[in-house]
Amino acid sequence: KRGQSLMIHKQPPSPAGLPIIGNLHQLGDRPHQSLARMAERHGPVMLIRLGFEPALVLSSAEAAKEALKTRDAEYSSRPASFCAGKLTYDYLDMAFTPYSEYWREMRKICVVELFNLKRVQSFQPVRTEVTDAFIESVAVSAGKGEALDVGEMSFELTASIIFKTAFGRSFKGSLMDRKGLQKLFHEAAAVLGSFAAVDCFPYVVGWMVDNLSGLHSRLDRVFERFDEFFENVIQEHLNSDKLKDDGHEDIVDVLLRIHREHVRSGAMNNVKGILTNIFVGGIDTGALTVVWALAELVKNPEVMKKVQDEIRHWTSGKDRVTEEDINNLKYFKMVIKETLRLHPVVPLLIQRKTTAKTQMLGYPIQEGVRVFINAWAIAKDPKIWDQPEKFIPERFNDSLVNYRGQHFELLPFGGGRRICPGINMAMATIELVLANMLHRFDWKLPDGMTPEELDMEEGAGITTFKKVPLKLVPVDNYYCRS
Ligand code: HEM
Repeated sequence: KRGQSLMIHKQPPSPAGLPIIGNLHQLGDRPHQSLARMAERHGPVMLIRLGFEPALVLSSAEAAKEALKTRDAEYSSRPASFCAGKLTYDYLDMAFTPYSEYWREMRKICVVELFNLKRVQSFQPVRTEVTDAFIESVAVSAGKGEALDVGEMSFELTASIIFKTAFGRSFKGSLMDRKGLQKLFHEAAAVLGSFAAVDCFPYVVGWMVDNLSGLHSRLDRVFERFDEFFENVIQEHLNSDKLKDDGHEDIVDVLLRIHREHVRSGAMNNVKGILTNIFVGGIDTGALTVVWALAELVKNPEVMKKVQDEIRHWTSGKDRVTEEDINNLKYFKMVIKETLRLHPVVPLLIQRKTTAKTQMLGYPIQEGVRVFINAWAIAKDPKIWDQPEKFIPERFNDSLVNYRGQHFELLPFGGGRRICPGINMAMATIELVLANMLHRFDWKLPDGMTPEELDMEEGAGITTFKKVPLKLVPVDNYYCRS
């Protein structure tokens, strides 16, 4: 009996749950927020239960460091997920595949071939061309005094850049129009963010619940649309002489070349698996970050003025901001860092799974346990951050803290061996787009709305988007000055 009570004592604290469903009903549609509230009561290491599945929830920088640095290898797998499995052709991708030889090989190839700095720089002309065209189209709306939906236009912009760099084709006039694609993405984020019953309960019961709830048909629809698009892009590349014409490889060219060199078989599912990661991970995340940054700037006019003064000072006399100019913009970079702190758009990172028996801050942890790292909660921890709810870019003045996975209080891109490999690609786009939007235009709230009235609530899903769309009126500063 004594031994038994010691064992129980050694478990991390667990919030009380219900029979059978455990803590599932407490998660709601924004689990990062519910889990943060639960952690305030139960501490930075909690063991919850999702149906029949135990899950460890980490909510402090110290716990994140143990998972992502001290014991990185033991926390580096991904749990099986019915929805992710379907969308990645049975885990033939990089983001959702378990920690394995396959993942190591994919990650190595992709980091060396796709996400290296040289490749990111080689796409600079595409980013510049797309951003310039976008700024001109905003100028047309500014001329008419129209309010713009910042989420829709940022989405179109990041989609255009990814379409050109990854698929070698223009987004406009593609198989998917803007609204259709954005809806499809939000549906993909919603299914990936929901807990399928089959992942938490015995298979037959879970399968039946998911079928009745309509999850299977929603998932099938998303999968079919993605697959049709990838099939089309791949066939177009296989049939084209594009590479011979311009010598420049887009991401699909690179993946097909690797496929020819390494795989040699006809099936293209691993190419499609990686394309799914780029599609889901690369478009919406950047757009959402731009939206949150602009929303915070409009809500904090003194920060807006300071950052615009800096950008306009360093680019005085120029009609746009280039990627080289951005290196001079110290305060602007702090504004982006503060946006990533307050609004990490993948708030629970991508779920991890332990690869072996391990430990967490002294608690023994079993092999095969699901792990959530609540980057959203850590970035608002009052023990680390002064006035954590406030948007204060100056907090990064003279601070060495960055978002590249070495500082565990700020983890918008995760950390350890499964850190986001798209950081450079994402930041190059976000910085160029936002700097040009702030350089050329002033941004006003429509219909006499005041900054205090701006709603900052988050929507539901694996990524955090602004629930009430951000509508702003651009005022063309370029023509005001000339
Ligand atoms: C603001 C933009 C972005 C954010 C906030 C973001 C965030 C994340 C996060 C939190 C993870 C999980 C890391 C972990 O488990 O520790 C991740 C993984 C990943 N991201 Fe990103 N991401 C962004 C942009 C991109 C882009 C542009 C791409 C590719 C074009 C990309 C591709 C991936 C892939 C492939 C993984 C899986 C890595 C693995 O499991 O080995 N992401 N990202």
